[in-house]
Amino acid sequence: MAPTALDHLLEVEGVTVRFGGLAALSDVGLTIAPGTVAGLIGPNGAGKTTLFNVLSGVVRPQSGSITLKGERLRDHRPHQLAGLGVSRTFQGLNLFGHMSVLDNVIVGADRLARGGLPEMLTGLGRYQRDERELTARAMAALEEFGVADTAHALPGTLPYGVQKRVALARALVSEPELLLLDEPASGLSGDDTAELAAKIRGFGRRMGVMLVEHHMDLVMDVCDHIVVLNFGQVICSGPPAVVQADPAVAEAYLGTPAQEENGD
Ligand SMILES: Nc1ncnc2c1ncn2[C@@H]1O[C@H](COP(=O)(O)OP(=O)(O)OP(=O)(O)O)[C@@H](O)[C@H]1O
Repeated sequence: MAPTALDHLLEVEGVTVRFGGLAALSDVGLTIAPGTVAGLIGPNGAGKTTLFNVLSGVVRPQSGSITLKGERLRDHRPHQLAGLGVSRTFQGLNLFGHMSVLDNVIVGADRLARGGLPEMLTGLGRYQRDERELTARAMAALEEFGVADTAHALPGTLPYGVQKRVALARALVSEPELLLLDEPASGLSGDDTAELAAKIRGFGRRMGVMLVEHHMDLVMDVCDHIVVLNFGQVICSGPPAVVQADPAVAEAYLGTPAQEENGD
């Protein structure tokens, strides 16, 4: 039976983004099924960040569609992502430096709060219950990443690998259905990367994950499906073994003889 939109958590179709005369994305399509990890790879400038920004509502495509849980997203904004069940991490971590680790993670859990503005302003009723619940959830998320002992520290005082775990805890505490990971392995040691791989495989079973990453061993290890971009176009899409065996992918990374001849 042909798959329907609801078989896909996310469906991207025909997305094109131009910056002036440059086509950063040309007619790009991909799907992510629930409970799978999709990798988005490609050489520098291939369009990965642009696609990530389109999904996050930061960049508007000139054409194409994005469908989440069977509903087409129109003009969505970054602050609406959490409400849509989508969470993301940033290359630059984006932790709030003046807030404790715990408060940083509580910010990520905000969409689970049920009380409204009156409760929040008066500090009464549901708000207090929400706050207790959110604190407990945030602590559980920090524990999942083995960094609960840093809850009251300021992020900037912690080693980079610990800050990365805090950023992941913040992204996961809202129990997203779709998690967008932007180069989560950058700057991590080999041991930290191996630990990250195990974590991604674990939470990739509970949600859909899109992984933008240059660390090829990690991508091949954790992804169920990989989409390869080059000059804004999808040049290969399939399971890791198919992508690894595709000469077009190797050429994209190494540079084709034709490009080398033209690029002198
Ligand atoms: N805001 C912008 N204005 C103009 N050009 C842009 C803009 N953002 C990206 N580009 C261009 O679009 C193309 C795709 O860039 P993008 O950052 O999406 O690639 P990438 O695959 O994420 O690269 P990297 O791996 O180096 O981060 C590049 O040629 C880039 O210079």
